[in-house]
Amino acid sequence: MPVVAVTGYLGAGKTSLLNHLLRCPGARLSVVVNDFGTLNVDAALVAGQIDEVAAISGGCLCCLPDAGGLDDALAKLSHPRLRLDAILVEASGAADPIALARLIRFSGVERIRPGGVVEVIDAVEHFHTVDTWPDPPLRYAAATLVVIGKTDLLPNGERESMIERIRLRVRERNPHAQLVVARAGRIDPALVFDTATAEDPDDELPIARLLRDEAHGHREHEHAHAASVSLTGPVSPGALIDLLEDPPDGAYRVKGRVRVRGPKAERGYIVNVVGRMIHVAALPEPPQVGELVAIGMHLYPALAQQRLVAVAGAPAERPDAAGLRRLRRYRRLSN
Ligand SMILES: Nc1nc2c(ncn2[C@@H]2O[C@H](COP(=O)(O)OP(=O)(O)OP(=O)(O)O)[C@@H](O)[C@H]2O)c(=O)[nH]1
Repeated sequence: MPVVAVTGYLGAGKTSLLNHLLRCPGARLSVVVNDFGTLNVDAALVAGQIDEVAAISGGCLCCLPDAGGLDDALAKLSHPRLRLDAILVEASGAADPIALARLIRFSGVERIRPGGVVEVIDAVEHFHTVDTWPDPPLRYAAATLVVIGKTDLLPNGERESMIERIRLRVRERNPHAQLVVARAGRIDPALVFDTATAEDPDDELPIARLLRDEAHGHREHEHAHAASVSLTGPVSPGALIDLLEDPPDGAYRVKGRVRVRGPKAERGYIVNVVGRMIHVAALPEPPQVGELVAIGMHLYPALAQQRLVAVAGAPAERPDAAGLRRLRRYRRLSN
């Protein structure tokens, strides 16, 4: 299960983004909210429209002893019985995204994988609060997706130049983060998680639907692009790892279910790339038909498709020892 960190300075728009994702049709999400003080305001804001919630109060997640019980919350929320699509961790505005990304990356909880760090930026206040030094802030380095919000509050003549200014500063620190401009966090949920079904689950109260109706007319968002290929045979592990290490231009996520020929038998794997983070897990059975998918706001679907088709077509009938070593290494690092 992907664990997605939602970070950003105080008031940047994290809760707005979270609420937007929670309204996504079919999404079964859990949220860990972290707030200062004993009263968790953000938890109150998201509670009721959510499948599972855990609140960590009393200090900043990454500074609390034992990370405030984050691992316990992740273990509980990732239980297969809950059949959730993703866990979102909303950090307090004071949290250090690098420390939080590390907590998730090195968590001892078995069923989770890092699902990216979504950094929300308030375009109006950014250069008065977060980015005030000559060097770009270190927090940019942790981000896989930067969501620039509140651009609607900027005067018309300044909007594009401010977006560009933020883009250049982020790029200086982190050439790989994907940037998207979105009002009130309205990003395409496909960037962040997959839903098991396209519709709201039958066994759930119709809260997401009611909230969507309420937000009617304000919930459009720019759509991400995707390219995919289905895999009827085994893939070459070398070609696969080449793709994961160097995803198609503009891809934010690459995911796949693949069959790979080993020295004795075929094995199945699930692969995920978010930003530059590669995660490989073994499947109990090799899939009969697998697939590879690339998703991104700035993806060129035709070019991405060519890359995926090339992986599907790379010779894979004979075991490739060097490719298998690379695949297994990523699998070990993902544990
Ligand atoms: N006009 C406008 N308002 C926004 C946008 N994004 C967020 N807001 C507003 O900004 C305020 C703060 O947003 P929140 O989503 O609560 O921000 P937060 O980062 O969760 O805040 P803290 O939890 O206090 O750190 C709210 O009043 C939002 O409605 C945007 O893109 N445009």
